[in-house]
Amino acid sequence: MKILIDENMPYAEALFSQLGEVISKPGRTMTAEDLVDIDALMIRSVTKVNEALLTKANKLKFVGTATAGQDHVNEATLAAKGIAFTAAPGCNKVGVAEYVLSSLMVLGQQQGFSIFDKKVGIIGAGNVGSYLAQCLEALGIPYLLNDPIKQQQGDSRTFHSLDDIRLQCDVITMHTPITRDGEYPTHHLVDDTFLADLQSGAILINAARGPVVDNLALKRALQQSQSGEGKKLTAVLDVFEHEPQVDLELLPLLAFATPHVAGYGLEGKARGTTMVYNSYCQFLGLEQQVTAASLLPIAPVPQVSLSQEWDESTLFSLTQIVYDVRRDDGLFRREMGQTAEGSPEMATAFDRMRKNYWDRREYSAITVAGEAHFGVESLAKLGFTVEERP
Ligand SMILES: NC(=O)c1ccc[n+]([C@@H]2O[C@H](COP(=O)([O-])OP(=O)(O)OC[C@H]3O[C@@H](n4cnc5c(N)ncnc54)[C@H](O)[C@@H]3O)[C@@H](O)[C@H]2O)c1
Ligand SMILES: O=C(O)[C@H](O)[C@H](O)COP(=O)(O)O
Repeated sequence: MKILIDENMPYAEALFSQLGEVISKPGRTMTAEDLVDIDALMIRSVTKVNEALLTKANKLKFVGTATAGQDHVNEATLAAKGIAFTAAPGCNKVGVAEYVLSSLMVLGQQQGFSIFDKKVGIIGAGNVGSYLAQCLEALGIPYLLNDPIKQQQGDSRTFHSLDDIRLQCDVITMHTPITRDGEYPTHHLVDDTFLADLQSGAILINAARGPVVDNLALKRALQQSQSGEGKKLTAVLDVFEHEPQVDLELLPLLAFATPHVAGYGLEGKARGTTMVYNSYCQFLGLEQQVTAASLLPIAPVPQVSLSQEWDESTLFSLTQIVYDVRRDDGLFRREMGQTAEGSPEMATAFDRMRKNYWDRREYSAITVAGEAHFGVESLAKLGFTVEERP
């Protein structure tokens, strides 16, 4: 049995080689030729699975994507060819939420605000949006949810219109899939009109898919904001409309910019890989199952001890031990600054940073020890492992 995997899939080689011969290739450049005699294909979001890729797939019976987003896979084409498909919903929700929290905390420090004074609008209340809401609740930060699809499906949470969000929220964070059809398409959901209606001082974060935000409209709004003509606007982008190409006029206008790595925690990647591995084992009728936790190394700083009740400054320190968005932002700007827009070198640099990504962890990799009245319960709700001292 031959299994083709994206080379940028931690733990995949060791796991899948227990099932057959593993061939590892860069996901973005996989071709129809690569699928000749392949029984199973394991990918991430950069491999477009469509009619063209499948033309020579003479043996393919299973495709697994170790990602939450599924827009790169034409499921109807797979179904028509009798090829089973599985994804990894929610695998990286924690990483994305921690990316958003780091962005807000660092912006708070840079711009002189408290995150506790902000109201957050979450657009898309699926795995990521709901987990982010849970974190904000743990911290007592108010938020509004927008998700007309979940609302129509009878989800019992309270939902708000986009207008309410634009009028009432200081922070707007996008967590929808990219869709072009249906009643609520998300392509260019954030466009000139959306941006014009934001409150002055608003912060926009996109860690969903690039084209959810019209990047030219955002560039115009940021240019106006930074020239003092328009409303004050801050933007953080983890995803770009034409990635792996990046608009080099937009980049310097962004508060933080990163190459589609918001969900790149080691835990999230291990979850993604094990979810598709377990699904493939099930597909083959095998009983073996692997947990992500069993694959993970100990964190570089595994334990922290509190000496008093935590405050905003302690929260900043604790969370930044795990993830500081400035690390990825700095490297990304350096890498992009050395390439020309539209060049193959830019695409290579974008993907190189993702392939060689550092072993970022989630809050759960750190145990925080402290007494109950130090507020450890809320840290546990935020995801930290907590050891309550008597
Ligand atoms: N940057 C990253 O590293 C990263 C990581 C994970 C996911 N993502 C992206 O973020 C998206 C969300 O991830 P998820 O795991 O929460 O997916 P999900 O499918 O669990 O949730 C998406 C939610 O968006 C809602 N939605 C759809 N259209 C909408 C609209 N027009 N307005 C408001 N809500 C709408 C859906 O009803 C759903 O509840 C993924 O589809 C993926 O594209 C990016
Ligand atoms: O949809 C997702 O899960 C993420 O966008 C995905 O993890 C991004 O990383 P990639 O698959 O491109 O490596």
